[in-house]
Amino acid sequence: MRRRLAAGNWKMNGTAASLSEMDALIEAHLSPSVEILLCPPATLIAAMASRKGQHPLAVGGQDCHAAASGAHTGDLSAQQFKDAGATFVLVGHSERRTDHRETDDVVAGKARAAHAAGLVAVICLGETLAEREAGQTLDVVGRQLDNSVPDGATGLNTVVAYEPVWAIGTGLTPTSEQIGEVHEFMRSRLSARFGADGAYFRLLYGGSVKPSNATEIFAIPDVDGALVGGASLKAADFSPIVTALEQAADMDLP
Ligand SMILES: O=C[C@H](O)COP(=O)(O)O
Repeated sequence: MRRRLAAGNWKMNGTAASLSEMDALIEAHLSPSVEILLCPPATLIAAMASRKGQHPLAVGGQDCHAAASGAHTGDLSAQQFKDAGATFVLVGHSERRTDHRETDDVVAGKARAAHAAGLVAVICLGETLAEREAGQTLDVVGRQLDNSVPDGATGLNTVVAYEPVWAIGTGLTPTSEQIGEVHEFMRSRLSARFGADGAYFRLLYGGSVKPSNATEIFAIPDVDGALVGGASLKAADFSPIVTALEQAADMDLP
C-alpha cells in the first residue's frame, strides 16, 4: 500500500517568522496518519528540520543541482539539502522548467542526484493549457514521464507530481475525470517501464488544491496525495487538506 502524502511547496515565500505555521500544523497533526512534507525556501530548511524535533513531518528542498558539488554559484546540491536535514527534493517544477528553461534531461539529472544523495525526488510534470486544448495532454505527460524519471527510480525514492501548468495558482482545476485519466495513464506507463514496482510510485496531484476541493481530488483512483502551493503557506489552509487526506487514507484497503 502506498502511504498517502500531503506536500506543501512554499515557493519563494516565507521568512523565519513563517516557521510558526509549521508549529501550528504539527500541533494540529501530532500523530498524522499520512506523510506530511513541507518544502520551504532553502534559507529555512535547516531551521525547519531542527525545529520540528521528533515530529515525523518531512522537510524538502524545492530544487537541486545535478552535480554533487563544484563551481555553480548560487546553486545547491542534493547532498547539501540532505546535510541541512531534508529528506525530499522537488525537481522539474513547471516554474523551474519555465523560468530556468529546464528540460526533461536536466530534470532527470537532478533526480539522479537526489537519489545518489539518498533523497526522495518529487518529479513534477504537466501540460500547458495550449497543449491540453490541442489534445496533447497524454503525449506531453508521457514524454515528460519517460524522460524526467531516470533509470534507477523506484517507488521508494521517487514521487511523481502531476501539475497541469494552467491549474497552478489560478484557482482552476481539471475535472476529476481529467485528473483520473492522467493518473491512470501515469500508473500504467510506470508499470510498463518498472514492472511490479510501478505500483509503488506515489502519484500526487497539484494545482489549486484547496480545503474545498481536497476531498473530491483525494477520492480519485491513483491520486495518492497533493502537492500544494498557495494553500500550504498557512496552517489554517493546509491543515484541512491534510485532514481530508487522512480521511481518504482511512478508507484505503489495508
Ligand atoms: O507546487 C505546487 C504547485 O505549483 C501548486 O501551486 P498552487 O497550489 O498554488 O496552485
